[in-house]
This record gives sequence, structure tokens and C-alpha cells, in this order.
Amino acid sequence: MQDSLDLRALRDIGLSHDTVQAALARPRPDGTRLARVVEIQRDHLVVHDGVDAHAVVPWPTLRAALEQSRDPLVVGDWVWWRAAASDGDRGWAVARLPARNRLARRDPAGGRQGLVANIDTALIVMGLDHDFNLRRLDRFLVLAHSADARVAVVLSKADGCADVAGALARVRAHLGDARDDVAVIAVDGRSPDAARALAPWLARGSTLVTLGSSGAGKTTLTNTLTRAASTTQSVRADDDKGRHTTTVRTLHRTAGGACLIDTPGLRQLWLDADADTLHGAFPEIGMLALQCRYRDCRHAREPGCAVREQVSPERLVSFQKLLREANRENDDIFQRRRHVAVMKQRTRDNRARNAARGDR
Ligand SMILES: Nc1nc2c(ncn2[C@@H]2O[C@H](COP(=O)(O)OP(=O)(O)OP(=O)(O)O)[C@@H](O)[C@H]2O)c(=O)[nH]1
Ligand SMILES: [Zn+2]
Repeated sequence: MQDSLDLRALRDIGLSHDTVQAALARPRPDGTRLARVVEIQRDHLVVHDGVDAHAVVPWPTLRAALEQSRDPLVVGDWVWWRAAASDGDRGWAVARLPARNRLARRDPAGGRQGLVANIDTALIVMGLDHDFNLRRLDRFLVLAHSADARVAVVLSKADGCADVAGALARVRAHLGDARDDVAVIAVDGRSPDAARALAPWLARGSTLVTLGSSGAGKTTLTNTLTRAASTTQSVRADDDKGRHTTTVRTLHRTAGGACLIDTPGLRQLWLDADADTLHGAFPEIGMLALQCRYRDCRHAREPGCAVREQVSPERLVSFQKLLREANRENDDIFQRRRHVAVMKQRTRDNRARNAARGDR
């Protein structure tokens, strides 16, 4: 069993300075080694130490702590793990290291669902087809901002789009100067050119996560970026058919040594973001609000509203909707349940109305 850490190998799997600090800050549990969670299966986890993958399950005390905090292990987490007593058995994840960041969403009941941890860059993938939706993009931008991650917006399916330049310009105009930290790139996710376009975000040892709705092209892009990587990396048999739907989050290695976590499409992204995070993701709104005539301007119908004058209407609508959602988080559990009940009833009503009209 290794007693010193193989830092080189661990860096290859995304070990950062913060995690090293976190690891040194507390005593290492006896007989354990450092590894990263690369896959979550129903009955076990896969951790990787930069050299090998190992199947593990949480040690009883860790399991109890995770259950109590309702904050399960996610892909990208770092753990101290211990090999099983006999070969072939599952090892144990003994303790989790504090994460430098974590992406999470809310579930309808108000719980928090961790998605991934310890990321540098979010690749927000949006198809240049019916998937193109600036309001949804804003939502993913807030998610990325909540982890303080760099962001590249990847407009996929550029090969099938008649006006790529126009689409790029629309996204840029929507984000405005305030978000000039966000890169916007159009790609054919199946082409090796996509890897070249994304090279600046794919440095060895950095960690990226794909975000986007189902069918946006996340897995296609992941396959392109990881294709020339390790030959031991299995390629799923149904990928060629393009029908494969991602069901688990998995950390892959790219050809140049970056770590890329592919996520399933998030059908319902209820943000786990407070008003501060929101203002961080929409920095221009807070700045401009200082120039509104009224101090408590809601940027609705008030005269002399600087926000309405200078922010694109679509982006302002995004912001206001997300802010309502964030404020709802402060609701108590009963208000939240009532809200869920209202939403469900509304869905049933819509369905009934559509059925009565004869559409499906
Ligand atoms: N022409 C073209 N097709 C693409 C591109 N990117 C993805 N596709 C196709 O779009 C479909 C959906 O792509 P996926 O990569 O499976 O989408 P996903 O975002 O991983 O979807 P989920 O796994 O359901 O979350 C597949 O048929 C892909 O072949 C692209 O850049 N160009
Ligand atoms: Zn205003």
C-alpha cells in the first residue's frame, strides 16, 4: 500500500492545490489513499487514483454522515479510500474531502441534489436547432456561477445551421458586455475541430462539466474530446446510433489530459441559488439599478428605469423569473408544498385543455 501520495498521477485526475491543502489539513484515516469519484452506480462508486479505477462503497460511518447531511457523494468528489481485505472485493470510501465547489439543484420538494464537485469550467452545450433558448442558457449560467466556474457556451450542431454567425451574435448580444468573461463557440460536436476550438479550456488536470438539456449534444462532444484518449476507455456500443441517452454522470479523460464530466440532460433545473448568486451571474443589473430613478425600482413599469433601458428584455425576464424562484427558497416547507401542488394542478389543467383540443 502506498504511503506517500502519488501527486503526479493524482494531478492527472484533476487534483488541485485546494484539495491538497484540504487533504493536509486533517489526519489521513489509517491505511487510506486519495482518489476521485469518477462514476456513481446504484450500489457502488468508482474511484480513480490516476492509475487505476477501483469499485468502492461508503464505509458505514461515512454512509451515516452522508445520509444525515443529505449530501451524497458526487462525481468529482475526492475521497480517502481503503482497499478491500481480499482481491476482487469492493473497497471502502472512508472519508470525503471538502470540495472547492459543488453544483447542485433543488428538487421539487425543496431538497438539494448534488450534481458534480470540484470543477474549473462548465461547458454549456446548446444545439443550434430547436434546443436554442436564451432563457434556459441564463439558467445554466447561474448554475455555473454558483460554483464560480469559468464558462464556455458551446453552440452544437453548427453544421446544420444556416446562420451560425447570426446565432453567435444573438447570444453575444444577449449576454452583453457584462458577461464578456463567457466564451461563445459554435461547433460541429462530431468533428475533431471541436477539440481544437475548446483547447484553451482543456488543460491537463483541469476539470470540466457538460451542462445542457437532453439531446443538446453533450455526449457527442464528450466522445469527440475523449476519442483519442486512453485505449482502455470503453466506448459504449450504442453511441454510433446516436440514440444513447446519458443516465449517469461519468468523469472521462480527454486526449490532452483534462477531466470531463458528462451529465445527463437536466429536464427540470430548479436552481439552488440565492439572490447574491443571481446578482453575480447578472452583474449589469445591479450596476444599472444604481441609476434607476427609484431606489426600490423593480424594473417593471417604473419611469426612469435604467435597467429596462439597457438590458435586453429577454435577459431581464430571465433575471426576474429566477429571482422569484430564489426568493421562493426562503419559503417554509408548507408554502413550498403548496406551490408544488399549484404547479402540478396547472400541468394537469394544461394537459386536459390540450386533450380537449385534440392535440397531444
Ligand atoms: N449534425 C450534428 N449532430 C449532432 C451534433 N451534436 C450532437 N448531434 C446529434 O444530436 C443527437 C443528440 O446528441 P447527444 O450527444 O446524445 O445529446 P446529449 O446532450 O448527450 O443528450 P442526453 O444524453 O439525453 O443528455 C445525436 O443524434 C447526435 O448525433 C452536431 O454538432 N452536429
Ligand atoms: Zn429600474
